[in-house]
Amino acid sequence: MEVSPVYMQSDDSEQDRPAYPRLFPTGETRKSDHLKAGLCVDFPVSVVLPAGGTGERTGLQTPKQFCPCLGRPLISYTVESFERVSWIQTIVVVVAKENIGLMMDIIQRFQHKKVLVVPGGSTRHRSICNGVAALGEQRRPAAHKPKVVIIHDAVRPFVDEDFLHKIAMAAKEQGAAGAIRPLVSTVIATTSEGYLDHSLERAKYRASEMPQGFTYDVICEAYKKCTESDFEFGTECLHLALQYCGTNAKLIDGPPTLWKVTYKRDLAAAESIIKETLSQSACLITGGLEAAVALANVLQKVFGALNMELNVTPDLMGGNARHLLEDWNFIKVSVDPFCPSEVEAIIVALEAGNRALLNPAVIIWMHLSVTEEPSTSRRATESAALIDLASTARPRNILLYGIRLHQPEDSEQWDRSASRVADIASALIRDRNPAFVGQLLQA
Ligand SMILES: Nc1ccn([C@@H]2O[C@H](COP(=O)(O)OP(=O)(O)OP(=O)(O)O)[C@@H](O)[C@H]2O)c(=O)n1
Ligand SMILES: O=P(O)(O)OC[C@@H](O)[C@@H](O)[C@@H](O)CO
Repeated sequence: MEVSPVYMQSDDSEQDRPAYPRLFPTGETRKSDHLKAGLCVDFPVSVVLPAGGTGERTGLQTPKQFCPCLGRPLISYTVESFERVSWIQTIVVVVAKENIGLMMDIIQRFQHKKVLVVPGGSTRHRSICNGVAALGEQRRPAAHKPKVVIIHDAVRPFVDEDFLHKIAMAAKEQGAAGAIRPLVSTVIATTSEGYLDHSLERAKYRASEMPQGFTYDVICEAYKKCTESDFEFGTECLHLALQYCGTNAKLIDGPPTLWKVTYKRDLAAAESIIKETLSQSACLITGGLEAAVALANVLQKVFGALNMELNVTPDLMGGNARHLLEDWNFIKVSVDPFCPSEVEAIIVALEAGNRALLNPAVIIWMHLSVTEEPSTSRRATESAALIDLASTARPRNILLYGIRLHQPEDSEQWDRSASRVADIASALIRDRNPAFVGQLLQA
């Protein structure tokens, strides 16, 4: 398994990675995730992410692993998922030679850690083989050969640490382990003339998915012994372990979220899941103002009905600053004159924590006028200030929107306009549409 890997070794230090929760494969963001006690693994584990394909079935020019989801290449989500698993030592990304520069740029831009970039091959097996070989050739003094290698398609972005742990432990015990899922369609065999020959009893079969795990020795031996035909036409690493090492993989039922992006529609599905995950909650800052607190109470009810959590806080100081680490969405309520510095302070705090590096943060400035309707000139001034702030925040992946509402005397009318504001705010958070950035919407 000779390969001359190209090493892009990103710094292993974790100190500048923001400690905020990661996307959960089930679309949930568990706030305590970054506080979650890590799963223990007492042997070295590394991962190989085959990403050397062209994604022909998407019909797109750009290989699907590099297609953007919310402005970030799909592969960056997969890398991030493994980066956050403390017991994963090295992430080997295997890309086509012509994409090595692009992959290095992605690593630099999103400050990915623990990553080696290795040239792929003409088939998936050849790419995986290159990745496995690179793990044995690591020249880094601190690195040593992994006991277990996890292989995971780079286009399966939703990775569950608990399941990875199961695969790694089973691979160590058994020599190989793989994720399986129930078949959705029945498998049939056709005659050479294109007619039905026979069908398989679906209940007896499963779909082989990723992640898979192997002891390093088993996967190395399998690739050393396999044939050119295996390299050219094979799609199953578990089969190689059985065929060439006599290793019967342990099969483990995987979560429904380990699906692979194959077609163009899958990219849209992946982006929708990511958006949904980022929009689970928001932090509303009242400044301690009575009218803002009253508005927050109404919004909390409406957000709850939309299955979104609204955390209300007077400010982002002291213990309240934790929201800067736990939320990607902020609503700043100001009463009467618009004070750009209040919103600017949130932008500065998000930047200081590098919070929008991987995922866009949303800030909604909610202007509640409790006295007379603002004059035309004041509206113009406020709109201009908002657009200015939004244009400086946008390059930092911070999306700033504005909503203006007037607090009417009549309580029923108040509830209606507050409910309208909540609908607008939740839509802005969920859609994260850059086109509305800097716009001052009227509730
Ligand atoms: N020569 C190859 C071919 C595929 N892969 C990777 O293997 C994974 C799963 O393969 P698949 O979904 O088939 O990707 P593509 O081969 O790119 O898709 P297509 O068959 O539609 O071209 C992908 O991450 C893909 O980049 C690889 O590393 N090297
Ligand atoms: O066949 P494709 O290249 O589309 O995708 C690879 C899949 O086959 C593979 O990930 C699982 O079936 C497990 O081997």
